[in-house]
Amino acid sequence: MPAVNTHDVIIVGGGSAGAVLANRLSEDASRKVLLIEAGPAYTSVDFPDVIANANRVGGDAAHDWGYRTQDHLGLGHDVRALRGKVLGGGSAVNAAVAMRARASDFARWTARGVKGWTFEDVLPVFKSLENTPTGDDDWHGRTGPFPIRQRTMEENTPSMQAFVLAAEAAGLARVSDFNGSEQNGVSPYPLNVVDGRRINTGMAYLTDDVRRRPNLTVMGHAEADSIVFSGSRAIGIKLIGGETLTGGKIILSAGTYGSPSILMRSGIGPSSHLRELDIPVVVDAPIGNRLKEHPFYYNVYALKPEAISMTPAAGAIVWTNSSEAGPDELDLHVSGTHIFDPDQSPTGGAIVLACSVTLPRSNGSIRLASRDPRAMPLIRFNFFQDPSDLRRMMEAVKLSRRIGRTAPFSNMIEMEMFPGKNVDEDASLEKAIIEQVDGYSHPTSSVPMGSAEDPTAVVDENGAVRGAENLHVVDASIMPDIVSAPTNVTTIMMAEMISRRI
Ligand SMILES: Cc1cc2nc3c(=O)[nH]c(=O)nc-3n(C[C@H](O)[C@H](O)[C@H](O)COP(=O)(O)OP(=O)(O)OC[C@H]3O[C@@H](n4cnc5c(N)ncnc54)[C@H](O)[C@@H]3O)c2cc1C
Repeated sequence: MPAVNTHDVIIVGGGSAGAVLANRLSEDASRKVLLIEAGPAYTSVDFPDVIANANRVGGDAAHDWGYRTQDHLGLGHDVRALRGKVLGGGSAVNAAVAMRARASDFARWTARGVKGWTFEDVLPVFKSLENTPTGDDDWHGRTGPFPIRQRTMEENTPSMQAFVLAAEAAGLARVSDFNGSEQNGVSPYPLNVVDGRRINTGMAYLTDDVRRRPNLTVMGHAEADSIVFSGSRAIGIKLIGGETLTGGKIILSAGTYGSPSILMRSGIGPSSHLRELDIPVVVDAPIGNRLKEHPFYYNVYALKPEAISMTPAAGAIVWTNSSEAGPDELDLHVSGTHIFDPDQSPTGGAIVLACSVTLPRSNGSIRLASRDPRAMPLIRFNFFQDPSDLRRMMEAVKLSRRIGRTAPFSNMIEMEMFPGKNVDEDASLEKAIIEQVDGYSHPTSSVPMGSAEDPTAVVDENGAVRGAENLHVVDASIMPDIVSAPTNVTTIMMAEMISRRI
């Protein structure tokens, strides 16, 4: 007997992408949509302070998956792999920095043979998803669901203002709007923060009105184990616990770690790896081979007692190019935040200038540790595997320290805490960076999009899994390559774009 479809579409994961899809796909009242989310599915007014308060970044143990990487072999230590476990996903626990990927990022996707994702294609979607009162009409939308607000200098702490001024004194241009025509320089952040509240996609896209739609069901605390197939046709989702939900179309939006894990548990992945775990192969697919993450190094300063104010936490950023960047690429960030435990500072206040290489060449990987859906996957970022990434990180940290020594910032600083004044030679700085490098929490490209001719691609330009039917992946995992911006707004844009195409 053919399976009875209780839903036309099942979306797995209610994060940055999944919440957008649940809204857009249920706009058609004749389409029955089910969204399942492993974490709690709070209504917009019920999000607890740890999730809604923009100054609390990274969530807590109850709203995170607790993942770490297996990078000790290359780095001498593992790296945290944070990801939200709550409606809104990463957008519910992130720093709320709302910067779009640049035209050159999409040009790199196009150069890989990906069609339909040029900057001309995506700019109207970036505009339509946002509502922002400032900036130029050529670049901005006024009426979209996602609020983006340009932080002003006056709203920032005195030390953050001094960071911006010192960066200018050190030779960087002052950017008025990172989501406008020019990005190379320094500016306070644009943020999806309104009145101190981080507006995650669960709040912005799954409003009470949307959740009242009779054709939309949002299920919290529902964790997918695997996809149910009839041959290579996806027909349902098996939940941990055994219940099976049937659907006409299955969309995975479980994020860069979740979506490849569900696919591999379901028999879609590198066949040799699946066989090692006795998982019957449905589609031999190159999943998990092109994982990317931005390496992140914290140049930390203790603030003078008269300048210890630490809220708002985020801040301002330098976005610029290294000496190895390609034409029109901006591959370095120095991100100013107060995301640091004040008790760890001798003065009770600190500012972090976090340095990143945002177009890393090193390739990470993700594999299953076991068939058990509760087991943490084996994640490797392989930071600095490509020597260019370490060379460029050295440039970023040297730039950050140069800003640190420049007035008016230098006047607000009691001391440099990390790497500290004893770390001066290149060799000791390299060692400190390798020992302390962390992730920026922007993982992408574990289920990459690409053309039919690309043997390393898994999904097509609309997120459809090649070799399977009725199965899509729509989240940061399908980016053909990591982008040089923080990844949230670009992920939301991709979900908006694909919701119009499927
Ligand atoms: C601490 C932190 C800070 C960050 N800061 C910024 C920032 O300031 N600016 C920025 O642009 N980006 C930032 N990012 C990155 C950004 O938030 C992510 O790129 C984005 O949220 C990814 O969206 P996604 O839809 O791919 O996945 P997610 O938003 O992670 O969504 C995946 C969802 O699927 C659920 N899920 C996973 N597995 C299952 C399963 N088996 N069954 C059911 N549900 C499942 C998860 O619980 C989650 O809700 C940050 C991320 C983190 C974690």
